[in-house]
Amino acid sequence: MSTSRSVLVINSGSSSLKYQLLDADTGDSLATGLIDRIGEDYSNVAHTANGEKTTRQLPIPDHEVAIEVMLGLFDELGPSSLAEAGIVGVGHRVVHGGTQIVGPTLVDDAAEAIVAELAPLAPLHNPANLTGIRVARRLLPDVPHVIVADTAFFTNLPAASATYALDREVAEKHQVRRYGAHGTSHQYVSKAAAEFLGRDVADLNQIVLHLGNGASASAVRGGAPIDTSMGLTPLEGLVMGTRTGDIDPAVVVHLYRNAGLSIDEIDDVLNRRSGVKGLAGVTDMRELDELVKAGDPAAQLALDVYALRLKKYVGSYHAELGRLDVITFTAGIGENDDVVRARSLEGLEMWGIEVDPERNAVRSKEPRVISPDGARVTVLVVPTNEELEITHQVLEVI
Ligand SMILES: Nc1ncnc2c1ncn2[C@@H]1O[C@H](COP(=O)(O)OP(=O)(O)O)[C@@H](O)[C@H]1O
Ligand SMILES: CC(=O)OP(=O)(O)O
Ligand SMILES: [Mg+2]
Repeated sequence: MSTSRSVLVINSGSSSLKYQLLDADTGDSLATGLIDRIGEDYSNVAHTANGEKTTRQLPIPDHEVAIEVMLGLFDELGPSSLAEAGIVGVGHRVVHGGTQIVGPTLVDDAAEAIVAELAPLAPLHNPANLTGIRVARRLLPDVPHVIVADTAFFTNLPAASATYALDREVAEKHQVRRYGAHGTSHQYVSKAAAEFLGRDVADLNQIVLHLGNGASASAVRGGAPIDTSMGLTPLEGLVMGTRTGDIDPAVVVHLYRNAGLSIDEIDDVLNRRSGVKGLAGVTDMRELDELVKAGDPAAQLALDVYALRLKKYVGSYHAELGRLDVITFTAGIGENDDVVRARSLEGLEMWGIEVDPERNAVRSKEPRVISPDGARVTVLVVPTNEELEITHQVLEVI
């Protein structure tokens, strides 16, 4: 182990820490971990190494403690201590890189300051990303740390997609434009889908649906994104676990001016108390599916709203792309939830978009086709691997 080269990837979420140690030469995963519910009464900790998964429950008050716990888990459970893991670089997922972080970026104090400055534009993510960077730099001071921003893949969105029809002076003065997010996943999955089909990514027009806790869609022509659903912040677009996605911006004015909510309360409603949670009382899509099966009307409506929003994006991106070759589902919900996949593409047969029920019901961790043979549009499920994409980008700059 000590002779191999590895990359550690850290993905700090608002209340979670995900990490992965990858072999720098083969891309093989050497260890993965997830620490969730940070700051609550207890956290679930899962560390997988040498093919064995260890789970625990511990109180973890903040990300600093979470990273210390991660170091301890490597010491105790392997595959080796991080000091002996031959780490050549640490990759940090940062959600918002703004106009400044547009490719893999070596971390220094200036880069840290940019992540901090952009925190208001990714309030659920950048503050946690920053803590992860600071603590990891302190605990692993002798290796280069590299930021890979979710927004980077969307840096060159066509102006018509990136621009809001907002007063130009106001927009320019306050840098109000569409940046997108989940770009590392959209980039990885659009390449992986082409590879799986044995096609050149340059020849394909694709829609990628990244459906996790946060969710976003992208339209990718020849490997380059031409539109995506997240905007100035990761609030725009699809319905998410706790976020509204698209909403009439006048709702904000109404809640402020007429309902008397403060701006912080409105921010909390839109980002943390809406989406699936706001409609049905649960955030986890598995729990929503159970409620739907039990006939819960609020859950049924939440699923209807979720699927309808997805279908609208598929329709509009199909129109933008013209010819559509591939639709790919990815991330926790996209990879696992056959009900969401079927519902969101229902009724699009006349566009050549179909889901085969038997193929859709297969549970697997492998990329797979779920459309029938001969369908005009190939519908795929492709597991995302943001950590592998981040590793490749880390290796480009160290
Ligand atoms: N077997 C499953 N069926 C349906 N949804 C699932 C399944 N497994 C995970 N999910 C959903 O995936 C979502 C989390 O996805 P993930 O990509 O891990 O999100 P994030 O990276 O934003 O934390 C949750 O809503 C969870 O319910
Ligand atoms: C950008 C974003 O929403 O990320 P996540 O899905 O990890 O919350
Ligand atoms: Mg994610």
